[in-house]
Amino acid sequence: MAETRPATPLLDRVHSPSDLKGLSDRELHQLADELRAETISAVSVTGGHLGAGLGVVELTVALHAVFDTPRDKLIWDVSHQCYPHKILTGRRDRIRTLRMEGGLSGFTKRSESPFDPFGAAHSSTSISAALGFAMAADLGGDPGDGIAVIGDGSMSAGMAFEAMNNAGALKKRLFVVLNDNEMSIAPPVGALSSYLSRLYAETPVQDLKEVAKGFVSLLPSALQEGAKRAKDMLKGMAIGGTLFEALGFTYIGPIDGHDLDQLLPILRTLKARATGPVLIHVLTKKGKGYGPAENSPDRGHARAKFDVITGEQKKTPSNAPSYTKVFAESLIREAERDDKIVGITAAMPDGTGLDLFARHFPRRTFDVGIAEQHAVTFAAGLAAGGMKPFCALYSTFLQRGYDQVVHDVAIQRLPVRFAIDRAGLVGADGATHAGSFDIGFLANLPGMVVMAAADEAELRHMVATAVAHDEGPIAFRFPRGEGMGVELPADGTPLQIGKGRILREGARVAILSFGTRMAEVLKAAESLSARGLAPTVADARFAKPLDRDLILRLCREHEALICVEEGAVGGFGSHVAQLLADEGVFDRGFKFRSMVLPDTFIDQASPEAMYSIAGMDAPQIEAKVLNVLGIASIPQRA
Ligand SMILES: Cc1ncc(C[n+]2csc(CCOP(=O)(O)OP(=O)(O)O)c2C)c(N)n1
Ligand SMILES: CC(=O)[C@@H](O)[C@H](O)COP(=O)(O)O
Ligand SMILES: [Mg+2]
Repeated sequence: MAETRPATPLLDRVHSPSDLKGLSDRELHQLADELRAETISAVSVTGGHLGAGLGVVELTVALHAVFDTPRDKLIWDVSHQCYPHKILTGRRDRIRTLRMEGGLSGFTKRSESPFDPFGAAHSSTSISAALGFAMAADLGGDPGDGIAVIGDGSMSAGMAFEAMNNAGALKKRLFVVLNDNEMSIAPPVGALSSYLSRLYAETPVQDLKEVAKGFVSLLPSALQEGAKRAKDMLKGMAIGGTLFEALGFTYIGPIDGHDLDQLLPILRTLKARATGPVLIHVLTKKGKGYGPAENSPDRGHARAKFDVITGEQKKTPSNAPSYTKVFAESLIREAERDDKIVGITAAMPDGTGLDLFARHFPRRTFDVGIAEQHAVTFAAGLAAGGMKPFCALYSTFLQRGYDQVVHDVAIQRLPVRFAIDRAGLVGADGATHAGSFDIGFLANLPGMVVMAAADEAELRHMVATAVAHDEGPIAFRFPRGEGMGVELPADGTPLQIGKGRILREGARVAILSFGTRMAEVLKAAESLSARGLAPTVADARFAKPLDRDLILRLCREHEALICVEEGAVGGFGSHVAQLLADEGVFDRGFKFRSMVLPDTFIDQASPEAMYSIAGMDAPQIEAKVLNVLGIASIPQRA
C-alpha cells in the first residue's frame, strides 16, 4: 500500500529551529501535532525507534522554540528519541532514509548536523557531555548552554549520577530534562524508578516560589499571559526532588511534558533566570498520540515498517529461530536440571531472551536496569557465592563493564558465564551497536575462555559447555537475527575446552572460521570446490584457548591458512598469528591471512551489506583464497 503523507502546512514552513521563533504559542501547538504525524508516517516506511520520539514531540518543539540551537547544545540521551528533532533541524527531506544504507542515522551524529552537538546511542552519557559543553563555554570555548534530555531508564545508570555529582559541585548553569515516561525498553526496574513515581504521587516537599518570583517581568509582554499561568502553576504544583537537590540541582517539576502551555513558560523562565544546575522533571507517555504504540507493552519502542492505520508491522517471516531464542531455550533446559543457574540482564530482558527465562525462573532472573558495570560485578558476587550466573549482554554494551570483567571476574578467576548477544555487525543501529571488539578485549585476558557459535546447534552446545565450566570465566558470542536453520539437538553436549573441528577436508588452503561467518566460508568452499580447488574448512570454536594442535596441523598440511571472524583486528586471527610466529611457522614462508572487520566504523545498512563493505562475504573469501595462493582466477568447471 502506498504511503499517505499527512497534511503538514505549518511544518512545511519550518526548515530550521530559527523558524520556530516567529511562531505563536498557538502555532507551536499545531506544529507539534504535525510533527507527531510526520514522525509516525516516516517511521512507518523506515521502521525504527518510534515510541520514544512520539513521547518527546512537545518537548522537542519547546526546547527548540525557547533555546538557541545549535549555539545552545541540546543533547539527547541514547538519542533513539531524536527523529522529531531531526525533522525540525533541516533533515526532514531525508527522514524517510532513517537507518538505511547511505541514509540518516537512527541516532544523533556529529558528522550529520551541527544540531547534533554530541553523538549517542549508548545510554546515560548526556549529562556528562552537556556539563562538558557548559564548562567549555565558561572557559572561553564554544558559547551556549548545555541541555541534556535523559529518560527515566537512562537516569538510573551510574554515569548519570557521576555526572550529576560533578555538576552539583561545579555549580555551573546546566539544564537536565528528566523525561520520565515510566518506561525503559521494558517496564523500568529499581529503586530510582520507585522514587520517581513517589515524587509525583506524594505531597509537595518544597515550594517553588523562588523560581517563580519575578520571572513574569523578565519576559516580553506577548508571553506574559502564558508566563502568569506558569507562575501560578509553579506555586501550586507538587514539587520535591530531594535526591536531585541533595546533588546540588534546583528541581523543577513534575511537569506535564505534553502540555506546551506549561513547558514553554517554564523553559523561558529558566533560560532567563537559571544560574546553576537545574533538573526539570517532565512526565510523558512513550508512544504518545499513536494508539498502536501507546497500547503495546513496549509502548512502540522499536518497530519494523508498519501500516499507519492498523499499526500492523510488516515483518519478513523467519525460517529459523533467532540465536537469542535458542540461547534462552537452551538455558531454560539447563536450568531445569541445575538450580544454581541464574540469569542477569541489564534492562534488555526481551533483547537477550531472558524474558523467556524469567517466565520459568522468576526468582533466578535479575533485571538490574541499565547498569552493565553492576551487572558484571553482581554476577561475580553470585559466582563467588556458589551460583552459576549467566550474564546476558549485548556485545556493544558489555564494553561498559570491561574493568569489571578484568578486575572483578578474570583476576579472581570467577566462573561468570558471559552470553554475548549481537556479536558482529548488527545492521540498522549502525556503528554504535556493532559487536566488533569483544573477541579482542576478552581473549587477551588470562584464564578467560572465549567461544563463538558457528550455528544455532553450536550455540546450544556452548551453553552446555558454559554450564559445565566451573574453573573460571567463560564467554560465548552469537549474532543478532535468525540462525542457519540447522537441526537442533534436544540437549547441548559440553564441548572439550580449546578444541575445534574440521568440517570439510580439502587441500592447499585451510579456512579456519570463528563464528557465524562459517556459512559464507562454506559457500566459498563450495564454489571453489566446483572449480577444482577444494579448501579444508575448520571451525575453531575457541579463540581462547586456541586449538594449537588443530592449527599447527592445518599449517603442516596446507600451503596457506586463512582465519575469518566477525570482529575487529586484535581478536582470533591475531592470536593465531601470534601462535604461528611463536612456533616459527612463518620462518618457513608459510602463507597466512586474517579476515577481520576493517579498521573503520561502518555505518548502518543491512548486516549483509555491512559484511560486504567489510570485505567478508563469500565471494570475497573466495578471492582471498585465490590471492593467498597467487592464482589470478580459476574458471568454472564445465
Ligand atoms: C549502555 C546501554 N545499555 C542499554 C541500552 C539499550 N537501551 C536503549 S534505549 C533503552 C531504554 C531507555 O529508557 P529511557 O531512558 O527511559 O528512555 P525511553 O525509551 O523510555 O524514552 C535501553 C535499555 C543502551 N542504549 N545503552
Ligand atoms: C536504542 C537501543 O539501544 C536499543 O533499542 C537497540 O536498538 C535494540 O537493538 P535490537 O533491536 O538489536 O534489540
Ligand atoms: Mg523512559
